[in-house]
Amino acid sequence: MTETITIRRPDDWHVHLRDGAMLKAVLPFTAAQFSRAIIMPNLVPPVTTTAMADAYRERIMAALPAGSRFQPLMTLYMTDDTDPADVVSGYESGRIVAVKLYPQHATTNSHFGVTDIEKIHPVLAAMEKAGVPLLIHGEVTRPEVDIFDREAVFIETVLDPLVRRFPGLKVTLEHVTTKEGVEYVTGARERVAATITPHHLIFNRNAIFQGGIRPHYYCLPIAKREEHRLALRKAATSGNPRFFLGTDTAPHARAAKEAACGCAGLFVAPVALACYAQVFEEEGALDKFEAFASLNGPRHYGLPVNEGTITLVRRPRAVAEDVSLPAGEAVHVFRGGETVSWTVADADSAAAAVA
Ligand SMILES: NC(=O)N[C@@H](CC(=O)O)C(=O)O
Ligand SMILES: [Zn+2]
Ligand SMILES: [Zn+2]
Repeated sequence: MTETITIRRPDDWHVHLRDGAMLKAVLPFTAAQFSRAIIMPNLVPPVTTTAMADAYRERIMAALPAGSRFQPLMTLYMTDDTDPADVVSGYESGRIVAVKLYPQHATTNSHFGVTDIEKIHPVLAAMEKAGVPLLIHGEVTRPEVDIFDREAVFIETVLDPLVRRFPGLKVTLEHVTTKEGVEYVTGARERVAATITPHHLIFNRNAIFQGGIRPHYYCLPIAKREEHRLALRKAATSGNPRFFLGTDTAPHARAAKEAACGCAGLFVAPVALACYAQVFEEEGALDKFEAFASLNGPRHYGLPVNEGTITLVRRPRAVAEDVSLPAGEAVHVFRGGETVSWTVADADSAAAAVA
């Protein structure tokens, strides 16, 4: 049995760090495991300009544990009014790495999202020309479309037309959750890729309703049927460079999830690498783990791979239920109260012990 896994240092290509006290509480977990992360811009108000991204980056740097070398990769939140000139200059000066498209009302803090793709055609054309990646939350929000079909319908009616209309645009289908998504990305033109979360590899939609309604399994896109989970596991562990690691760690205070109208999003950062490693081990694909975690993402984004390595050891550890926030609040940790098999042995920040 494999006892240690050593891979080139990984990155997380989809992270919600929030702001203020929450940022301070959750950032160490990401920084302990990942060299870089794409920081999602869905704050309230959202990060819509390069100047706002600069300010957010400063707040992240100030919240980092001492000695951490973690690098946040900033993004802009696309609105109907996004300025193509700001996007291109922000990208070319290295202050942002991508723009995120949230269809309006698709997910947490998406009320400022794009109302009609036609409206952003000029900015997409500018991004295509300048090489700026477009990151997409791929779900339609029309009320007549079933929540479990939102991704598949999005791919057919929005994503595929967009990918054809802008044939040079670099596109990441974020947190893919369906076999339709996997098939689409596998067969799409060059420069189309997808992130896969740990949680969508681990549970199917039954978990949301196991013996009662379970808010700590509610995220968007919502978990799908077992056949979709199996398709995701196959894609992630295939070695196909179009699929790579993006945890979609999305912390919410317990009170905001355990509510009559609970927020979507799971705080997976504390167990992210452990969960992925478990999946690759179960699939007999540990030899493909490094490509998924550390190589395929940089390749898609045209960035260098990280220097150095990270080692996971087989050392079962109990996962804490919660991470505390000031004022008595807490964030439930995905798999909190359970035992995970893999532990990061040599991370380079203060949070190493918890990761
Ligand atoms: N994944 C989620 O369920 N929630 C995310 C938003 C998102 O990535 O869609 C959040 O910001 O809380
Ligand atoms: Zn999303
Ligand atoms: Zn997300």
